[in-house]
Amino acid sequence: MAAQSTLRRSPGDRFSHLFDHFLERLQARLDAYQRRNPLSKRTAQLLTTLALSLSIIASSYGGYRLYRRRKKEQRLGRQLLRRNSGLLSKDGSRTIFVPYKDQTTKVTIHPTKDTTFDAHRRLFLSPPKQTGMEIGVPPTNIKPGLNMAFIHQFGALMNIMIPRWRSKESGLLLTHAIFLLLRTYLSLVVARLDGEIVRDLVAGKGKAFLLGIARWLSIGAVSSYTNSTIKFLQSKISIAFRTRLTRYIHDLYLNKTQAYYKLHNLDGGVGHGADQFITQDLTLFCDSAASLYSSLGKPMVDLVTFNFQLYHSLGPLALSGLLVNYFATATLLRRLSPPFGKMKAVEGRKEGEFRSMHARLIANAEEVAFYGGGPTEHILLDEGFKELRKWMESIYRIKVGYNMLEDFVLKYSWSAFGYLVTSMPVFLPTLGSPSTSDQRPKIASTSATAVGVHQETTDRSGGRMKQFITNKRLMLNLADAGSRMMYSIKDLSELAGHTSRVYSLISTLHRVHADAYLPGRGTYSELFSLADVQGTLHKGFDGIRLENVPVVAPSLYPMGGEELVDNLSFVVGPGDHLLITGPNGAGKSAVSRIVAGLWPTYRGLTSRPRSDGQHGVMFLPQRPYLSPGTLRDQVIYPHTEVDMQAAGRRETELQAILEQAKLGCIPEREGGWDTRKMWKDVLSGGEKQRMGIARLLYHEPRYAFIDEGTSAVSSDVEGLLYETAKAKGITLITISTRASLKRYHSYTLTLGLGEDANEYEFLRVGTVSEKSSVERELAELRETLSHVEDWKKRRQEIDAELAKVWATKEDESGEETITEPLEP
Ligand SMILES: Nc1ncnc2c1ncn2[C@@H]1O[C@H](COP(=O)(O)OP(=O)(O)OP(=O)(O)O)[C@@H](O)[C@H]1O
Repeated sequence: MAAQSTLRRSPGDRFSHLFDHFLERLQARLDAYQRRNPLSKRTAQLLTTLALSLSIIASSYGGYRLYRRRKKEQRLGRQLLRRNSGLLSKDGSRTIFVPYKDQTTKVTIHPTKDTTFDAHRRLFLSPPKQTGMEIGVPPTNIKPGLNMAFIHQFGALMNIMIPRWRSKESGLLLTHAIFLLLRTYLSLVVARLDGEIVRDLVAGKGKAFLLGIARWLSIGAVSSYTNSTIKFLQSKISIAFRTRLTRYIHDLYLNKTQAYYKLHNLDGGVGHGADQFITQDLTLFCDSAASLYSSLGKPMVDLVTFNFQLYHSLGPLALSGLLVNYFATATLLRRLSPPFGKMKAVEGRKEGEFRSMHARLIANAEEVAFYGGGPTEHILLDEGFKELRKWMESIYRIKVGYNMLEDFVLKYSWSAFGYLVTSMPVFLPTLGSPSTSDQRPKIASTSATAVGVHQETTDRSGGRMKQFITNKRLMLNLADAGSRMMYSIKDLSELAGHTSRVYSLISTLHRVHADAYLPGRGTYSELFSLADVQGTLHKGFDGIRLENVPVVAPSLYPMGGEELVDNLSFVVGPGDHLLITGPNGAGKSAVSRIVAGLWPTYRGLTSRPRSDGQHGVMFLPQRPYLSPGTLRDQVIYPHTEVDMQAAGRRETELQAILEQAKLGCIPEREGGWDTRKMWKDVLSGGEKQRMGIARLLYHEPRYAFIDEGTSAVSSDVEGLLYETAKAKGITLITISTRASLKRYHSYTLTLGLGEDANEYEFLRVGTVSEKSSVERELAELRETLSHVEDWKKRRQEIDAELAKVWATKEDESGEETITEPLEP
């Protein structure tokens, strides 16, 4: 006993001891209480019944409340879903309801904080030197592959996918890892059991054999559950990663910096389509990141475990052989492996280009149909697909050779090697493991009688059989794990390709978000490129003011833009309605783009109100935009119903606004405010423009830019719309080539003047200078018209000259045709 008491307790023993100790103390206390205050059996029964009843009532009430809350939520969800709306919390998070089966499910979306973007910017815009990537994006100088750049890029994305150790994703990864370990353990058990079953079969032990089969089946059930759970968890991880990344990208793409416009029109870092990046590339990246976790993690665990097991049964020599084999094969395959990462990245780009061609056709289907442009579009699409097909075929050709080598090395040469290694204890027992060599003397010393000798021989061959089968299965598992590791090299390269695409998108978005355009080391920025923005956009001015701002049509970074108007200056205060006019392409709409902040203020100062919409400035673009959603959404755009309710606006107001915009019949015609249609196709050209005016009347901004906003509206209605908008106190800045609109404005800004068409004139309507400018224009026109008679005369002369040179005759069909010129 004394010897026992000196033994160290294991942690498990200590816990059970502690548990017993506390249980004993509790029991003693209860006994003491019972002795002091003896309860009658009846009272005890009563108390128990009371406690039970109370717990039943409490849980029923709790359940009832939960049920009611769920019902209420379902009702609200259905209502909000129908109205294309959601709930807005004080912390900026939005709760939306999405259809799920026959019901709705609640989703709360928390916006990414600005501090998170600030913290991540370094990762995406200033990669460490060791990666070889240049400061600035996208990392075009590095080929996607297994290199330092890949490690950095993947790490940066992991920061978004697993933001905290205690996040849901960490839990999923941990659970997945536990199941992977369980699967490895089960493989070991199966390997041993396999050996035992064959041994019992060979030895003719029927009972043991049947017992082995029963154990085999029960382990099979657990293994099947484990395998399907692993697959399920892998998909869950992939979706969880995708959700995090998609929300992050959406928060960068669709925020106040208008990255969705600048990405394609100014930056161009990701070509012309972010859609392909956000949809397909992101999905492929998440799928391969999640599958790599299991396809790399599991074989790694397997390799360590099985190698350890084999070391015990086969000895150090065999294990060294195995390791040398892995190393040699990995080096060979790595050397001969084609650049899968780069190939995947190019494939993604080509897929994106082909997809955007189709998207363009869908967006412009009506225009193409009117022109009868189907055959031309057909050729273009076929050409786009041909490029993609060629690339895919070249990838498949490259892959064939590599797959042959990979298959032979990993499947056949490895199994042959495995057979050799597992046969070692049989043919070379002296080189076997200590466990196998230990058995031999024992066996030899016990061989006394003939029966005994026979028994020993059977035992020995049974033992060998079991050992061989177990080792063989271990070897097969090992070969499987090893080959999966090797296949993972290819998966890893492909993951590098997807990683590079997603990283490029996010880093370009960060560049747009932070306006981080710097000239490269030792280079100067081009004139009027994004790295040459020296002007200021000032928000918070009651009016629109441009001071010496050159109007520049930008080019994609790092190229410089083209100057359209030299240093433009004008001021528009409250009530100073301005008409911007001039020839096509003079830069009229460009002025509104500069004020909206879409195009940079390269020099000088642009001042405008702080906010968009009410109390601020609103822009009605040249091409009317109709959003997907209800009829209500069309009038209140860019507000949603949540914003409308928050602003205290009512549907009756909307009806009055539509009346003012001469669209009063629309709600009745289209079936009410909650009707959802493809409004782009349902409304006529003029109706779309009137819808724009209705939006203006709904938002009642202080200033409004209307870019050719009434060109398809009849002039009497146009006048009415202008007067209504002005009566609401909206200061209008109209962009139009129609001089008739001058009567609704107090100032005109004429662009495209001068020899180089880069001069302008800003005049007050009705002043002497404005009149003289109109008269000047008239004089110019009269001057031009005075030449008409001369031009007519000249034309007659040319016709007469031509008649002398060309002879004409009537052909058989009676049509006039030109034959050959007459000899002089
Ligand atoms: N996104 C863009 N990126 C680069 N250049 C552009 C872009 N949009 C327009 N431009 C160029 O800027 C110039 C001025 O365009 P803008 O739309 O301001 O002309 P406009 O005076 O409004 O013409 P219109 O009367 O035809 O509407 C044009 O030469 C055009 O090619």
